[in-house]
Amino acid sequence: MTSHLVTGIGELVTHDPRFDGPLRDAALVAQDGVVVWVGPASAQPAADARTDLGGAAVVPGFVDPHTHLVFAGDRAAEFEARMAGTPYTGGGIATTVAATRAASDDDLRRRLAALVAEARAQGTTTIEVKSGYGLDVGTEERLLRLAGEVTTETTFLGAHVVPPGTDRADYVALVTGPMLAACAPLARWADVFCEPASRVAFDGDEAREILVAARSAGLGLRVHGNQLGPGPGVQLAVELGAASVDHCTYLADADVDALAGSGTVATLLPGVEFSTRSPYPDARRLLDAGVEVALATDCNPGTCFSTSMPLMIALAVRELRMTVAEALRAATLGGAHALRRDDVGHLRLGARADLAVLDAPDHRHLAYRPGVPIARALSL
Ligand SMILES: N=CN[C@@H](CCC(=O)O)C(=O)O
Ligand SMILES: [Zn+2]
Repeated sequence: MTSHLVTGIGELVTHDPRFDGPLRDAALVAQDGVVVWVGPASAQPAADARTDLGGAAVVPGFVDPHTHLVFAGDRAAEFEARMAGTPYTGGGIATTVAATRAASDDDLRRRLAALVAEARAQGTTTIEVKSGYGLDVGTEERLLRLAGEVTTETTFLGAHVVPPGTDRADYVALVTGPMLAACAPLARWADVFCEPASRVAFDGDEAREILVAARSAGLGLRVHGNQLGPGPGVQLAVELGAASVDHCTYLADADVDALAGSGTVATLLPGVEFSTRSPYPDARRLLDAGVEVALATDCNPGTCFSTSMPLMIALAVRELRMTVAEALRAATLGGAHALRRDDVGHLRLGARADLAVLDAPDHRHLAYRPGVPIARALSL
């Protein structure tokens, strides 16, 4: 049993209802990686080891509940064309699928490790990773094995798009049959890109069939919904008890009503709208209706090639009109709830001692200093 005292914390955000907001001049003690004491530095107990942060702010390590980190290839040319006016349709996913199928395990592992390290260097301590750039049984299985080397939050996204040249019904049968059977043991979650407006993704009936099959195989559910236009994704996610529906850019009043009071988190991905120059989701409408909101990077080579949760916080404040406190909560506790985790996203007693240390006097600097690398992860 090793105890570790972290002291010299100028501001400490815990999300602990015992405290009335952030603590000033605080300390924290972890025992074997779990928070066992939090309070004023003036009352700090002795411990086996000690780290003095010299007045830095500390917030819970960021929880990024939506990434597509296992891939090969590069779509900078597609990005450049989009900035010149070509809209995003999802068609570029096939480019990444071809590069990913051709890549070796070692190449994919090296790229994945570099992206995870990049995320940690910006304060992320829990990360979800999806498959979805294989779209055949062997490659989807391979991507989930690799994802499982870096996180327990692995998501089977065989239903990302229908591969070009494949019959839709045949592909849904493959995803719900042999692909699900091979991938379910390697995944905690299943996800579907439900977007009838995109000819390459799945409509409501197809998405329902895939999600029901995945649930029967023991997987928790997540949905990419309402990204490119209105659609059935949000209603389906709520009806099937999905942990999260992600994007939520085009919502009807009935979608917001369905989310409010449901167990489904609305995960917003403002880096996608930034990088695709698209309209942002209406976060205020969701928050004001009482919907639980999370923020994620959606890091992927097509719509947002960023691992930076601080950037998502800055965009949420500047573009989605969330308060800094709302954005920080969505990037920590919201993400934890989107992954149905109660051990991360906060620093209450019993939490994992996963911290984001900020080279700043307080958490507002996450939004106040966009693009400046002030956050880093510290796991005790
Ligand atoms: N929308 C679907 N999937 C990704 C994009 C994947 C890609 O374009 O490569 C997303 O979440 O934005
Ligand atoms: Zn995504």
